[in-house]
Amino acid sequence: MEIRDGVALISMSNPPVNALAIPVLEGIEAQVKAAQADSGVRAIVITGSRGKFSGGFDITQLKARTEGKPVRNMSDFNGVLNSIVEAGPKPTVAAIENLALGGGLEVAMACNARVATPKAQLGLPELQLGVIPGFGGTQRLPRLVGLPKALEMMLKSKPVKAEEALKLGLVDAIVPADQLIAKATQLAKDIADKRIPRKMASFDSAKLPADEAMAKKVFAGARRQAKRVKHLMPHPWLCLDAVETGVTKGSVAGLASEQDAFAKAVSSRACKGLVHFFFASRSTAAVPGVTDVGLKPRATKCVAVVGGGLMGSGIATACALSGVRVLLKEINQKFLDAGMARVRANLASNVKKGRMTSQKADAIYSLCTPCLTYDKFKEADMVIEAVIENLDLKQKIFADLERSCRSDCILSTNTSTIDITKVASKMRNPERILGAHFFSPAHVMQLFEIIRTDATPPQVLVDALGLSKQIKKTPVVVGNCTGFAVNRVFFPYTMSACLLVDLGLDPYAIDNAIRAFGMPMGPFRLGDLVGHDVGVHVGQNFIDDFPLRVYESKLIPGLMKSGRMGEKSGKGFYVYDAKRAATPDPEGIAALLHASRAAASGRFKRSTSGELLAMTADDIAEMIFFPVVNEACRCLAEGVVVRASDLDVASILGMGFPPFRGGVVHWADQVGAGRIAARLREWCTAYGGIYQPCPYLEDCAVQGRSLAEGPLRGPDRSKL
Ligand SMILES: C[C@H](O)CC(=O)SCCNC(=O)CCNC(=O)[C@H](O)C(C)(C)COP(=O)(O)OP(=O)(O)OC[C@H]1O[C@@H](n2cnc3c(N)ncnc32)[C@H](O)[C@@H]1OP(=O)(O)O
Repeated sequence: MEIRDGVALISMSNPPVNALAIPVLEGIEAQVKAAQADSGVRAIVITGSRGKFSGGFDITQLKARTEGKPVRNMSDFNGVLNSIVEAGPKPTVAAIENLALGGGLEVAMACNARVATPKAQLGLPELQLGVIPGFGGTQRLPRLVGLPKALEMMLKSKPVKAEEALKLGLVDAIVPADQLIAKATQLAKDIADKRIPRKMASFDSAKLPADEAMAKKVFAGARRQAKRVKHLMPHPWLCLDAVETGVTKGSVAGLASEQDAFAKAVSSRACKGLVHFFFASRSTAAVPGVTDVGLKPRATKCVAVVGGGLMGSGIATACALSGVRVLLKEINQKFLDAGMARVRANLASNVKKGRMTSQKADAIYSLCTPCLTYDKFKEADMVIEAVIENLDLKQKIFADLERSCRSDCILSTNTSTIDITKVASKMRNPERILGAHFFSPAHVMQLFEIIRTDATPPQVLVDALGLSKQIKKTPVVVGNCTGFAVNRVFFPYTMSACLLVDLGLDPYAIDNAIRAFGMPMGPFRLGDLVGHDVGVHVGQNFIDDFPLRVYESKLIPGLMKSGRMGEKSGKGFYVYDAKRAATPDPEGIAALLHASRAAASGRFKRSTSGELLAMTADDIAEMIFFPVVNEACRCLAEGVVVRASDLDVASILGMGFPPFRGGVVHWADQVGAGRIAARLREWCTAYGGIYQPCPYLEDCAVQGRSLAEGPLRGPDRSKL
C-alpha cells in the first residue's frame, strides 16, 4: 500500500491476470482494513498491477473445489466487500486498466466509483465456468446497469468495453492509462470531500424495474431460455434465482441467495466439465520437446492459400481478419472471382452483425491479393493448400510449390483425411510438409488441427503454433493418421447411428436423443449440413484403413442415389425451406430406411426389437458415444495427441461435443472405463466389430485407471 496526499493506493498483484487467489483476497482485506483504520488516509484507490485490474477469482481454486479438495470458504470475502470496501468509513474508487472480469469486476463494483482506460473490458463471465458471480455481482450489476443488460452480460458471459460501460453507468470516467491513477485519486478525494456524492451500488435501486410485473416479465423470458438445459446446466437457473431474490427482496436477501446458489453451482458436474475445458484449452499449445526447447516462432506476415473454395476462402478470411497478408490462388479467373467474392461475403456478414465497420471490412479485404500463378509465392511465409481431396492433384501442387516458394516457407495441406506423407511423396524435401486442418467455416470455427509427421522439424511446428496464436485459433498438435484427431475419433459417431437405424430406430429420435445429450445437432442433421457426398467420401477412408471396426450401412449411399444430398440439395434426412429451416420428412425417407434395414437384416447375431422399444435417449447416446470414446482411447494409446485433454478440446471445438461435459475423454472418465468397456463388449458380440473395445480401454477398465492418465509405458508411435 502506498499513501499519497491522504489517498491509499492498493494494488492487486498475481501475474499474469491478477487472479484473486486466496492470498490476494487476504491481502485486499488486510490492506483495506489498514487504510480504513489509518488516520492519515481519507480515501482509497484499488487497482491492479502490470496493466490489468483482475481476471477474477482464481479458477484453480474452483478446480480444487470441483475435485472435492479442501479449500477455504471464500464467502467471508463478501463481508469485506460489503462492510469495508463499499460502506467503510472512507470512500473507495477502482482504477481499472484492461481486464475487470468476474470477481475482479465484483471488487470494482463494491467500490464507490470506477475509472477505466479506453481498452478496458468489464464483465461477469462466471457462467462460462459453470458457476455464478459469488462476490455480490448478481446484486450490484443489475443495480448499476439495469436488469435486462445485467442478465444479458451474465447469461451470455459477455463483457462490455469501456465506452459502453460508461454509457451504462458501470464506470464513471474513461481516461488514458497514464492518467488512470491520477484521475481515480482525484475522484476519491472529491468523494471524500463530498464534492461528488458517494454511491453504494448495493443500496441503489433506481435502475431496477419500477414494478413487480415488469420484473416478472424479464425473469420469465430469461427462465424460458434456461429451462431447456436446466437438468444439464443448473447454473443459469441458479443465477436467475439469486438476481430475482435481490430484485424482489433486497440485496441482503439477494446476497444470501447468491451464496447458496454459488455453492450448488460449483458442486455441479457442469462446473467440473467447464472448468476442465477452461484449463484444457489453454494447455494445447504446449508440446513437449517442441515448445520447451528454446525455439521462437517466426512471425507469419504473408500466407498463400491455394484454392478459393469454401475452405480456402474461409482460411483466407481468418488470416486477413488478424492482419496477415493473403495471396489467394485459383486455376482460372472465374474460380478466383468466386473465391474473392466469398472472402468479401464473409467480411460483409461481420459488418451486418455489427462486428466491424464497412471501412474496416474494406481494409481487411485489401490484405487479400488474387493470383492465377505462383509468381508472387516467394513472398509467402506459409502456404496452405485447400483444394479438393484428390491425391494426384495435391501431389502435383506440392511439387510446384517446392519450386515456387522460398526454402524457409512452410508448406501445409488442409486435407481432412489424406495421409500427409502420401501428399508429400513427390516432393524433394518431404519433411517440409505439415497438415493445417481448419474446420468449416474456417473464419468462425476455433479449432486448428496441426498435423506433424515423424520428420516435421520442431521449428516448423513452433511457427505453425505461432500462426494459430496470430489468427486467434486454438491449436491441437496431432500425429499423422487416418482422420487425424477429430474425424478419426468421431467416425463411429455416424456409423453407430446408422447401425441403430438399421436395427429399427427412428433417425429423428436419434437426433433428438443426441441433442438432449447436449450436441448442437444430431448425426443425421449434421450429415445433411456437411453434405452426404462429403460424408461418404470421408467415411470411405475409414472403411479402407480400419475394415475390422467399421459398420457399412446402405442408408447414406441410398440417400445420395435418390438425390437427397442434404441441405445443399434442399433435402436429405430433413427437408429445407428457403431460410434453411429443417423439417423431418419421415415419409420421404421411409423407402430408404426400409431398403437399408432389409440389406442389413441377418447381419446381427441378436434379435433386438424388444430392446429397441425400451431404449431411452440416454441409451441411444451411450451407444453412439461409447464407440467414439473407444476410438479416442486408440488415439491415446498410439500417441496421436500429446495429452488426453487435447482430445477433449478437439471434440468440443471441432465437433460441438458439449463443453459442460468437459470433452469426450473427461466425460468418459465420469462414466467410468469399466462400464463403457462392459457395454461395448456386449454390443460387439451382438452387432459386430465397431464396438470391439480396444486394449487401452480394457486395461483402464481392469486396473480401475482413468482414461485421461494416458498409456503407462508411453505412446506406441509405431502404430501411427
Ligand atoms: C467469485 C467469482 O464471482 C468467481 C469468479 O470470478 S470465476 C472467474 C471469472 N473470470 C473469468 O471467467 C475470466 C477467465 N479468464 C479469461 O477469460 C481469460 O484468461 C482472460 C480474458 C482473463 C485473459 O485471456 P488471454 O489474454 O487470452 O490469456 P489466457 O491464456 O486465457 O490466460 C493467461 C493465463 O492466465 C490464467 N488465468 C486467466 N484467468 C484466470 C483466473 N481467473 N484464475 C486463474 N488463472 C487464470 C490462464 O489459465 C492462463 O494461464 P497459463 O498461462 O498458465 O496457461
